[in-house]
Amino acid sequence: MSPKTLYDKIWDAHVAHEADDGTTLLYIDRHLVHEVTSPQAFEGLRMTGRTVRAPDKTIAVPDHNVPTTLGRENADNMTEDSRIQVAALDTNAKEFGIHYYPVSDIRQGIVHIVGPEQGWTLPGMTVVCGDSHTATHGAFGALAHGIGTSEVEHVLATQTLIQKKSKNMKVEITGKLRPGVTAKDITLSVIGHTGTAGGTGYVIEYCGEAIRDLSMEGRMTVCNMAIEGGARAGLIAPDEKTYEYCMGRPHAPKGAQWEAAMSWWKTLYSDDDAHWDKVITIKGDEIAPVVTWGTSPEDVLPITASVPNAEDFKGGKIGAVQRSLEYMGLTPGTPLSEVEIDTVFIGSCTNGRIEDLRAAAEILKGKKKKEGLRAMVVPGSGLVRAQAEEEGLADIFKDAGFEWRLAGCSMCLAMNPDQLAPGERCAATSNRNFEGRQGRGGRTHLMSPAMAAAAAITGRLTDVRELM
Ligand SMILES: CC(C)[C@H](C(=O)O)[C@@H](O)C(=O)O
Ligand code: SF4
Repeated sequence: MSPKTLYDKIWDAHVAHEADDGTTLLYIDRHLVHEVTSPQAFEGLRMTGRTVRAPDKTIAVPDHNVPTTLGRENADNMTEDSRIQVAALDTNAKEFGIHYYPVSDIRQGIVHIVGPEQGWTLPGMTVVCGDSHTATHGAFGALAHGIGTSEVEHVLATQTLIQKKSKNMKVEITGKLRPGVTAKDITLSVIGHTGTAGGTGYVIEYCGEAIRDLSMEGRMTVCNMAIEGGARAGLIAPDEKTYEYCMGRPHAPKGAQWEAAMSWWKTLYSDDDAHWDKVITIKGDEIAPVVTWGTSPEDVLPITASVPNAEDFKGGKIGAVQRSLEYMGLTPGTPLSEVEIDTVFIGSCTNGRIEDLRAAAEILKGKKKKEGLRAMVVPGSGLVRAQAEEEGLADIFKDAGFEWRLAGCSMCLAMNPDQLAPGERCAATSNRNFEGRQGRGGRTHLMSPAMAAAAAITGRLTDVRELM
């Protein structure tokens, strides 16, 4: 048998039909659904008199539009569009009989946090969702990617997806990380290295000692941003940490089924002499705590650097850098650590898990946020929120002056009441810093939870290592 990558193995195990031109019908194990990209898909089913093919493999949760304040069931600050989308998901979930975690359910949260938490996401699976950050689930060694609304309808109706195979790319992070450097710094640094188009046409497998050393939470952070590097999906081979995370989760297999699953999961690694179409190697100890300065996730620099000059960039990028510096209100040559911020947002499917909250709380313990600064922590799910309360993290945040919110996408994107005002500058743990992403005219600097916590204390972009 010819050697295969992990991607090849999962792909081959899910081929339902392959046409002569390589177009493949892939079986889908899990279909995650949220309120933004699903209303038209369900409407399509309704109009053609179809049902959901595999309701037991279809999981829905509202996240993008929901307010994150207490009493949100009666919130009067939702836009009409938001209200309609959430109500449509409510109706569709009931009518089509799929698994559903409504806003009132403690298990509700960001779809990419809920899936793994509930044991829906497992190694070797194909996982899709009408959402680009579905890549997150690749942390389990699952082939997971975003799909468009017409594909959502196709998967709902058939439990299959038409796909063309991507190429194989290996991103190896060797050795150990230095103190203060986290999964977020890895994933941002990779994008800084490859650019936002570097992964186009590829499925990335992340490997190497620094990746192995990460917790499942950290691995999810890394894979979450594979899409920002242009890749179709990100993958990490499952290991003992993966099995341990999955074991005992509500929808993970049990008993003999667990044993059967394990024997398949243990085959899920790239063979030694598998073919890679592209390989990138980064030394773990050369990665610094980073922040973004621009309006693309590739605009990454170590916190010790200064705002760049547009002239330092090549060709086509010069204009883009000029425009983005103008939008960001930054002057070339200013040390990044002197850039003052107005807001701190800790949350999102990139960094809204328990470990992220622990990392931020560790820095904030016994300290206060800078006066006048707005700071909020938005746990990625109701269960993360409950656990953080139990561990005393919520009190640390509240004592530090942070708002302690309910689960949702929140300030990651401006689809709900949590938004930046024009010109407001935010230290954010999310994954996109596009113009207007957090609100019209809002300015986003992406970073790790520990770095965001440090920024909250000083009121400027800050090297977390100074506070450790
Ligand atoms: C709204 C949704 C389709 C979108 C995505 O696909 O990623 C959102 O989650 C985002 O992060 O921009
Ligand atoms: S938290 Fe942000 S990135 Fe994640 S699904 Fe929600 S909007 Fe998209």
